[in-house]
Amino acid sequence: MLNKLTERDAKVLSDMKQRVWQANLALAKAGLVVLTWGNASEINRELGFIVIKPSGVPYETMTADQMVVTDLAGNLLDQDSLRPSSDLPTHVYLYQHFTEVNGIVHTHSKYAVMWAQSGRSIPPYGTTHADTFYGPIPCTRQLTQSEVEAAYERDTGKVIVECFEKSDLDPLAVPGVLTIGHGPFTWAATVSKAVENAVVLDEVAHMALFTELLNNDRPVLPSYMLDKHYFRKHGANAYYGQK
Ligand SMILES: O=C(CO)[C@@H](O)[C@@H](O)COP(=O)(O)O
Repeated sequence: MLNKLTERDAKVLSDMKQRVWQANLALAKAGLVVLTWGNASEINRELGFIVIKPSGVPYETMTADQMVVTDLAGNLLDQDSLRPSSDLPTHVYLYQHFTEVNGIVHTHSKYAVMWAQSGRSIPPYGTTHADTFYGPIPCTRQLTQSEVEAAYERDTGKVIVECFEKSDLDPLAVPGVLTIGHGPFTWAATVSKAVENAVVLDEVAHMALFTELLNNDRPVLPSYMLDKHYFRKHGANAYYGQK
């Protein structure tokens, strides 16, 4: 199928592979992934492609050509490609439900994982948090044994979406989550922004941990501070920065 693409679509796909490759390398460069513990993907809904990191391939040797291409349901479009990331079904589920999201990142970054393993959402203690996340970064519920046995990765996406729907959260206003006992997923309108959100998430996880160590009675940021910081960077009245 991929060898029947028009010249224009082949160029779009090749550019996607470059961006996804660079996003994955950026995760390693930012120190968010150890060994091969992370992945980034991008979707093009118009052409019907998802491009994602291959599973278990070290970042040092990975090439743009090795990025794996699937359709919007996660079916391989090139039978000769490497195996896609084992987290592909989670990415697919999130793309299906968060329709304004075009890039997704998953890591096992240290501080975010500590909160995920503690089963705690990250409270918005300061403006560093509020500049990117409009409220707490939520932690999902535990998957049941039957969910894990039947469709673990897809249902990881399901519990994330459930968590956002239950609290009526806008995924673009809170562009990340902690999956309990596992780790963070972040997303955005572009894959490079999803990487940036993964960097911010781990930084605020680190800061929140030490905030609680220094003062375990620290109140969260007042809502007028959260509003001031979030809305001057996001939305129609943004003073600077992108959505
Ligand atoms: O969480 C896990 C495995 O427990 C995965 O996210 C991580 O190892 C990355 O897997 P992939 O190499 O992307 O298949």
